Amino acid sequence: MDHFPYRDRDLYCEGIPAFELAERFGTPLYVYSTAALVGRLEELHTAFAELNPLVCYSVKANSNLGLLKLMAGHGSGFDVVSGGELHRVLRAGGDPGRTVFAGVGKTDDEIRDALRLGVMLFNVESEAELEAIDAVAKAEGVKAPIALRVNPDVDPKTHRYISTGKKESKFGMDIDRALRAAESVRGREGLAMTGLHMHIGSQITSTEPYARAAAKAAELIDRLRGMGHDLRWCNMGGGFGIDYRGGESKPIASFAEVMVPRLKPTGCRLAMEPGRSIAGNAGILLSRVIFTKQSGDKRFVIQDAAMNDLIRPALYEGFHRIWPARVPEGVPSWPDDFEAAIPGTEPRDVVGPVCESGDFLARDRHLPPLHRGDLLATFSAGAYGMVMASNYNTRPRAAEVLVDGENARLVRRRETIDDLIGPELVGLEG
Ligand SMILES: Cc1ncc(COP(=O)(O)O)c(C=O)c1O
Ligand SMILES: N[C@@H](CCCC[NH3+])C(=O)O
Repeated sequence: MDHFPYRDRDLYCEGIPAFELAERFGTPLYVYSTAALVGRLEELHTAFAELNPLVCYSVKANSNLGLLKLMAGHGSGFDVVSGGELHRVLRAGGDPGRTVFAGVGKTDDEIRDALRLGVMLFNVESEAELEAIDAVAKAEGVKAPIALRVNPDVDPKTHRYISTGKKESKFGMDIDRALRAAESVRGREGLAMTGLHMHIGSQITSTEPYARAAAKAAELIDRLRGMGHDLRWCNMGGGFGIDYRGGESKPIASFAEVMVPRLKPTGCRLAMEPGRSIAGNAGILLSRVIFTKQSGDKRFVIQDAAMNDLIRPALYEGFHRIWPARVPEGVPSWPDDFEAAIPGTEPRDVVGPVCESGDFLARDRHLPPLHRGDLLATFSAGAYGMVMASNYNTRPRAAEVLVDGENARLVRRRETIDDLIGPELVGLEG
């Protein structure tokens, strides 16, 4: 957690104590580190430099405009999965010409909009979508740049809910189907196949699935070129895993090590769509203890961040390190192993106020004694945190802050009750 260090037992976000941020902006609060975000983007550029990469940051991981603007300012392109995300990119000053558009259910309106804005590639997920894009492009008098999304049938060995590259997945097409679809593209006036797309899943911590996918991509590019398609882009998607527990993932360079030699002979430019590997460990969630309680032998810490703020533990049994923002004496300020029995701690469930048994951020987690008002930090919360937040139980969503050295900028204000009920007041008229 380079950018969220403990100094004298106090957690810092770059150069600012977490306590100051919580006092200034309230809790629950998402805090992002500029240096962490930019650092990861640069790491990707460096690791894949031989393939002249275009990093298309995957907006779904964290779509805050402040982050998108930062990414665009550092040369990032974007991966979007809806017309809404595309408009976020535009608002943030991103370039549609460096944006790829994925998704199994693009509507005609979204296709038209994306064509008019000039997106770089449509990642096409089915034959029906090919037809739709062709029809809209012809009506607009343009050729749509497309890449078929192919499922290489590689097991990414990740949680089944976030695996996408197997042949039974709803995403993309299997190889045989893709080859047949490629035949049909040649006869379509509205389409130009300029790339190939693969994305095998998310939170992938071993390099082997990428080695296999890259080999299959290279082979397929040859075959598609043999059919007369002028392929210039090889888009290998996202999916690089990060450390949630500590030590389980690999450095970006080791993924590059297995991919670069397999893709280099294609002569294609590499596009990639990393989300979690850029934003995941660039963000934390700060929350305050409301109450502690005991039921039988079980100890609970009830704090103000709930499943509506961070749903990963409830949805995927996602593990996030949780630790007090001020660590008491007698307890390590940063334990080596968060799943072990840490000296000076006792197992507790960290839960929120939402009315669901599944509302927990951690279960049986060793934590030091905690009291009403104590501040907690949930780590690795920068990706698939705020973007998946909801208003369940009519809970306003958290505020978001982007830290840069000793400066903190509010990049999303905390929602109010009026923000939530305003759209419904229309039903009460008359
Ligand atoms: C097509 C596509 N691209 C990119 C991503 C981003 O993945 P990740 O955040 O794991 O890098 C996803 C999510 O799995 C995806 O479905
Ligand atoms: N939301 C998931 C990842 C989904 C990836 C998008 N296809 C997570 O939090 O792990």
